[in-house]
Amino acid sequence: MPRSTYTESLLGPELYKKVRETRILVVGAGGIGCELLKNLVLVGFANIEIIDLDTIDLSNLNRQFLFRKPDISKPKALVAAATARHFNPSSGIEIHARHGNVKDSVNDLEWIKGFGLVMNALDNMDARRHVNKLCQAANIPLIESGTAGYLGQVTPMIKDKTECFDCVVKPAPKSFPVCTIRSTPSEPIHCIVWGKTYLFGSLFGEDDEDVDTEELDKAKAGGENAEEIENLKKEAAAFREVRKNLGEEDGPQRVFHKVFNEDINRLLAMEDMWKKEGRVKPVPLDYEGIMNGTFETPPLRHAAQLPVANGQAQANGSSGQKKEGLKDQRELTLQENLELFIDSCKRLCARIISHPNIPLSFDKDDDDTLDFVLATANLRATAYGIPNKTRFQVKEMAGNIIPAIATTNAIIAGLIVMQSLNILRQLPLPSTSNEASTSAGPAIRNVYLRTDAIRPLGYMIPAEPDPSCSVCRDVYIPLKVDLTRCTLGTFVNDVVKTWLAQAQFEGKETEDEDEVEWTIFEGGRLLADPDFDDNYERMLDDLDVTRGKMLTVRDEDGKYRPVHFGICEGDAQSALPYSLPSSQPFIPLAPVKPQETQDEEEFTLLDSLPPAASSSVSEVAPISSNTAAGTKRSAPDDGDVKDLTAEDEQTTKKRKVVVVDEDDDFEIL
Ligand SMILES: Nc1ncnc2c1ncn2[C@@H]1O[C@H](COP(=O)(O)OP(=O)(O)OP(=O)(O)O)[C@@H](O)[C@H]1O
Ligand SMILES: [Zn+2]
Repeated sequence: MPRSTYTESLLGPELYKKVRETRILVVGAGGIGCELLKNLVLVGFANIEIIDLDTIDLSNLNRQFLFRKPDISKPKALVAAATARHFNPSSGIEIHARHGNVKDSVNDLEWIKGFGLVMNALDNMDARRHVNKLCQAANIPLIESGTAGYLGQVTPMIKDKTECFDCVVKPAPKSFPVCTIRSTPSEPIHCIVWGKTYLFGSLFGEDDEDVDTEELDKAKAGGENAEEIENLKKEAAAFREVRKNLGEEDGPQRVFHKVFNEDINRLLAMEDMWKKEGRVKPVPLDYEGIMNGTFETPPLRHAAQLPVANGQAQANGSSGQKKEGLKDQRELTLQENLELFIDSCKRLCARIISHPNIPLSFDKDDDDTLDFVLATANLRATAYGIPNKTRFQVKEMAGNIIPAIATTNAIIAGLIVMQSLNILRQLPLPSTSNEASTSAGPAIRNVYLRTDAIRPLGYMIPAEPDPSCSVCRDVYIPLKVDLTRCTLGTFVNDVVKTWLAQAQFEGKETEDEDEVEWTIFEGGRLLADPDFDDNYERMLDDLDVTRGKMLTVRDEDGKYRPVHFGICEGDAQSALPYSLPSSQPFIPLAPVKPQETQDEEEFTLLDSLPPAASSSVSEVAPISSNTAAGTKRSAPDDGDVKDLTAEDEQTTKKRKVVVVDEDDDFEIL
């Protein structure tokens, strides 16, 4: 008896037919994606596309069971599809595997419209946001998912019925004040962030003096110690000198002396800094002393309060004796850390010398960069009396690794399938009518996996969309356009002023009442507005408006919701360079924007941190992709396309923080 007999009798003929006919898109063939693809095949889904941009890594094999050792370096999507097919060989399953980025321009609105249901199995916010927007624009149900250790979540997102991914404000990544990182660390993580973002960046990353100065000025304006900030500026200037000589034989030794001796002595000279309660003065490190074993390791900062063992204050694992244990899980001695610092510095220098125009960046899987961060973080920790960490721990902390647990992924993948069946019950059969099916069945649910031994699974009926969400509440129109034959003028006059003007506007009684005036954007670029038509003669192609992007049309008065035209591939042979849907959309009114004061905004962004934390080490993306509907922008004086700056910042709420939690797996929980 074929496997499908059981499934068919369990699901019933109607739902089983939908399972067979619905085109499914799986985005990501990693931990969740592999489990999910296998489940879909076993249930009998017969028309699946899977996309992943990555190739298989050795570290994937412990939980991504569709991959084996010989598959290392091969594209994940292709191998996952080839293996999964074997789970249900007789069922006529079609899996279309694609090695690519879901954000590639070919993956436009028309492409996403080809699916009945999309399932995200991703590991980053950017791609999640992108797929969410595509699904909302094309009105395709999306099942979002994520795991973090033993926790997990499955969230179905259906246009107009449930919240979308952007309806919910995501927690701000953790941040630290600049001075904590650069002058007064007290925890191992402060030393790791310093090694990874500041020291690594200063020596091997992009050398941008302006960014550094700007960041320190902001820290000062945010209330951090002015004297200390001036010192940090001098320190940065001295760094530039050290960096120039890094390639010389004694380059790494000079860096060591500057960073772990001179800079610490300079900080010690700032008496006031150490008067603050809880601050522990660092001890400058001595290269020769460490190498010949005469350097006395500073006691751990908390050791003073601990009972003294054998008449000696507790110190880092640096007595000069090697401790036993696995290489990565053993604490290095102080001398080993110093040797590793010199060695990793030389390895990184050699890379910079062979490719001078390619700045390096930290990568937890790049041994040279990890060794450098391990050694520098431990050396700094030793100077400040902070416990050292092993290579394994530094990798975990610097790479923001939350252990991935195969069982969690498997449970979440199973729950995705359960929710997909709940969604399919309510959708029409792809091959028949457009009317929604009335099949009864369990309601669509957000499901949570949690560490509760009695009830590990929790669920919620999804909330309704947030009326102020600028992703799912906006209007989207697919525009098939031959970009080499369509000018911006044609788009404005024929598509916007003629076609869109005939649409139905909420609350508008007559055709010519309050004629709407439009501004045209692509992303943050202003391309045209009622007083700015300099780009009208230029082809869209020439304006870098490409397939997959969106031309956003905003009403000048901010009365209506923005309308986004999703650029899709046009027909080069047709008489008109563009083609539009057969019916015009309904344009709803924009919600009334609550008055926002600058202070309130600062308060929300900084969360529980003191004002000093507004200072920065690196920049993260806007907290919200919301661009307030109808924000008025004036035409640039010099004509041509303009990137928005100050005004844009107001609406996109940019903030600067030290990024500690870049990997955002846990943010969606
Ligand atoms: N923009 C994108 N387009 C296509 N696939 C993506 C995109 N962003 C991420 N992915 C894929 O999503 C998958 C997420 O899987 P997972 O969270 O298990 O991460 P991983 O990279 O396999 O594991 P780890 O990060 O622990 O090494 C990855 O295979 C990744 O390549
Ligand atoms: Zn939304």
